[in-house]
Amino acid sequence: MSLPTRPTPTSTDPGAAAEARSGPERDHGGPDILCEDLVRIYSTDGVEVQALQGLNLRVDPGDVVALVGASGSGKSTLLNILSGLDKPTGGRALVSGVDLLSMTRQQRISYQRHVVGFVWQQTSRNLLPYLTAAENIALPLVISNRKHRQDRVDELLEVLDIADCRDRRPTQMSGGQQQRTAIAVALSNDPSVLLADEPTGELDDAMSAEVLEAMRDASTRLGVTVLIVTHDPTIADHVQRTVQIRDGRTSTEVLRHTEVDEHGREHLVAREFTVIDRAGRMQLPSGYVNQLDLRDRVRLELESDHVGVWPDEHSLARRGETDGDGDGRPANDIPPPGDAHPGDTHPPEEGSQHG
Ligand SMILES: Nc1ncnc2c1ncn2[C@@H]1O[C@H](COP(=O)(O)OP(=O)(O)OP(=O)(O)O)[C@@H](O)[C@H]1O
Repeated sequence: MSLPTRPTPTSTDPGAAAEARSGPERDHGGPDILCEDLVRIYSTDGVEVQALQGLNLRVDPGDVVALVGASGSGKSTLLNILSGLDKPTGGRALVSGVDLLSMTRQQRISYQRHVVGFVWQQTSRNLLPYLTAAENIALPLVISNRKHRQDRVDELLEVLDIADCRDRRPTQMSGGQQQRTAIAVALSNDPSVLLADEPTGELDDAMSAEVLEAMRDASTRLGVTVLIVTHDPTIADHVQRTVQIRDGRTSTEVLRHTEVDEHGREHLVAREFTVIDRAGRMQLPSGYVNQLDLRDRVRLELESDHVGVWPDEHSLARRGETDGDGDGRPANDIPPPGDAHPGDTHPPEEGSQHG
C-alpha cells in the first residue's frame, strides 16, 4: 500500500476547477483539517453533555483517514462541525484554511458547496430517486451554476467506475454503485475535503471494499482529502491512518506502511501511537494501566530517547503489592527504566501482516 500524495487534480475541465475556487481559498498551505482543543457542549433541559472535550486532529492534504470509536464518543458531532452543519462551543477548527467558528451564514453556504463534500450512510439521503446517476452528479453543478458540466460528470463517472450506471436510477443500481454515485455527487463541485459517515454501513463486505477503494482512488486521482467515520472492521485494509476517538478526544492512532523484507516480500506494518496534545497531555492505553495497576499518580523518567512511566511505589506498598525487597517494585517484576517496558511511552507495534 503506498501513501497517496496530493496530485494536481486530473480535471478535464480546468475552467471549471478554477470556477470552484471562487469559494474560500483552496491553496491555504496548511493541513486540510485542523482541530485544536475543540469543544462541543450540548445543553438540553438544563443538562449539559460535553460531546467533544478538547479534541485535537490534523489531517494533511490528500490523506485518507478513518475515524473510529465507540458509540457516543463524539464522531458524528465532529463530522457535523466539519461539514458546517453545527458550530463548536470552543476551540479552533479550520478546514482548507476556512475558520469554522467565524463563518458568516453566506460563507457557510459557499463552504458547504465548494470546500466539503458529504456522503451519508443511507443511500436514500445521498441520491434523488427519480434522477439518473448522471443527473444526480450534475445537480450540484447546476445549483452552483457551473459551466462545462458534462465534462465534469463524465470525469466522475469514469473515476468512480460507474459509467455503466450513467442512465440508471438508484433503484436500478447495487448498493455499492449507489454509494459510488453518492461519492461522485459529493465530489462534483471539486471540494478539497470529502467527509463520509458510515458509508459502508448498509453494504456487504465485497461492496464495502469497492466503496472504500473508490474513495482511496478518488483521493489519489483528484487530490481530495478524505475523512471516514466507520465501524467497518475491514477499514484497516484500505487506509493508512486510523484515528480512535474516546470520550470526545482523539486517543490513539494506527499508522500503516509497507516494508519490503530481505526476500523482496512486501509486509504491511501497522504501529499504534498515543495522541499527545499541545499541552503534553496523553492517555495511556487501558491495557497498560490495568497490567501495571497504575492508579492516582505515576512517576515519569526521562531517558535519552523515551519517557518511562512507573507506578507510584508508595501507593503500591500501601496496597501491599511490592515484593518487599526494598526497591519499591511490585512482585510482578517490572523492569527498570531503559528495559523494554509496557508502561514506556514508546509506541507499541500493533503487529505486521503479509501485504
Ligand atoms: N443534539 C444533541 N443533544 C444532546 N446531546 C447530544 C446531541 N447529539 C449528541 N449528543 C451526545 O453527545 C455525545 C456524542 O454523541 P455522537 O453522536 O457525536 O457520538 P458518536 O460517536 O457519533 O456515536 P454513534 O457511533 O452512536 O453514532 C453522546 O453522549 C450523545 O448522547
